[in-house]
Amino acid sequence: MADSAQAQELVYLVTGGCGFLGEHVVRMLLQREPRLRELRVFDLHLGPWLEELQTGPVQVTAIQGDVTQAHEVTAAVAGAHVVIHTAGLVDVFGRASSETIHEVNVQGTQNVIEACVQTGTQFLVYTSSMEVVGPNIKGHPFYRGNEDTPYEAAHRHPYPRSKALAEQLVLEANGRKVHGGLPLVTCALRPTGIYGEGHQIMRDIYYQGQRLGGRLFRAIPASVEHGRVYVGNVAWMHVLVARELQQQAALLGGQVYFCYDSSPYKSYEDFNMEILGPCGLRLVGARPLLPYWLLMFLALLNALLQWLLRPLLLYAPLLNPYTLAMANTTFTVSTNKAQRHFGYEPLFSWEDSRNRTIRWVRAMDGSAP
Ligand SMILES: NC(=O)c1ccc[n+]([C@@H]2O[C@H](COP(=O)([O-])OP(=O)(O)OC[C@H]3O[C@@H](n4cnc5c(N)ncnc54)[C@H](O)[C@@H]3O)[C@@H](O)[C@H]2O)c1
Ligand SMILES: CC(C)CCC[C@@H](C)[C@H]1CC[C@H]2[C@@H]3[C@H](O)C=C4C[C@@H](O)CC[C@]4(C)[C@H]3CC[C@]12C
Repeated sequence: MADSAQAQELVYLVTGGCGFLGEHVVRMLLQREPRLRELRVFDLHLGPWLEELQTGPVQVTAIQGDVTQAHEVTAAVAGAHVVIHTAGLVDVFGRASSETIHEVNVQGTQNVIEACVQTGTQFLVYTSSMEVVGPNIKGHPFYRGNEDTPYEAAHRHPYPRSKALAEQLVLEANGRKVHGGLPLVTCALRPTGIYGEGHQIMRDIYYQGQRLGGRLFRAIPASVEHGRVYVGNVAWMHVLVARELQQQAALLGGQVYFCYDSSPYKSYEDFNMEILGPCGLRLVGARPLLPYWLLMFLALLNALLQWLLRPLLLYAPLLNPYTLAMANTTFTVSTNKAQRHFGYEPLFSWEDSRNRTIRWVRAMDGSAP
């Protein structure tokens, strides 16, 4: 807790503050950062829920803007003490071109860094991703690894490539002199697959199960572990690391941290069933119903259809060769680096995280499109 002399003096900027994770970061900052005076929420698309935040003691400033536009970013950053950069184009389904993904995720991040340098903002937290590490194109398993586990990070897909490049830019910027002469202090957080209230893919899978008469069909062997982390804990980690970056710049600056909590190690589908089971869905099959080669064939067919149909419409199903490889390759983390470096403990237990997500899914019951 801040003492009264420090009370309400800080200005924070959250880019992508209206996204799935960004909204949780914004709400968490308002609840858990007592030194906040102004919170700037920067996003391409502003959410109507921002209105309800205007009544509290912190000034919430909504800024509609584009991270690819350097002048818009600089204007938003000017005068901020801390930037939490969560904005990004999260696309593994082929909705956007690789050029657009690069522009938003890499050039956008470069713009944020340059804005900090030009305006004298000293602290920058970047939302990276597990995908900066893997799964790699060779499908090597990463079994309960940590930030120091050796792994061949090799990417072909534009999204992980862009996240890896952007993370590198952020880490290399640590120590650069910002306007006024002080050093820039940066770090990167790497969430695994985030779940929780507002998770679009969980919503899509729930609706798909409803359309299939309350059933989902197992596609991935139960033995393939996929890392998951609750959005509230990821948001809390952002708030905490941003605070501690200001206190322990030498230790935290230039570091990467996986995001973790006590969510169980399971396959992607079995984990989803922890949430969707109590919401009335059933996962059919103890083993995958289709052989892997057939799934890969369907994934390739989807990719071909996407390419053929592109001039007419956007065909972007969940299954494609990349998402199949993601779901079918073990990638889990086991680390306590964030606890050792900045005292992170998950704010939400697994039971809490699960119940909150279940409550959210149940609340959309009957609203399937
Ligand atoms: N969802 C996950 O499982 C996951 C896992 C690891 C890392 N991440 C990272 O977390 C961050 C947030 O992801 P999310 O799942 O909340 O995605 P999201 O799509 O819900 O949120 C991203 C936000 O960024 C905004 N945005 C996109 N392009 C922009 C631009 N040009 N200018 C300004 N704002 C822009 C979007 O409008 C959106 O509100 C991303 O950087 C993503 O790479 C997500
Ligand atoms: C093969 C099908 C039956 C199932 C398809 C599931 C697929 C859509 C899921 C599986 C794994 C998911 C990714 C994973 O949780 C981690 C991330 C990292 C993050 O930076 C962005 C989101 C992403 C890529 C998830 C997207 C959806 C995936 C591929």
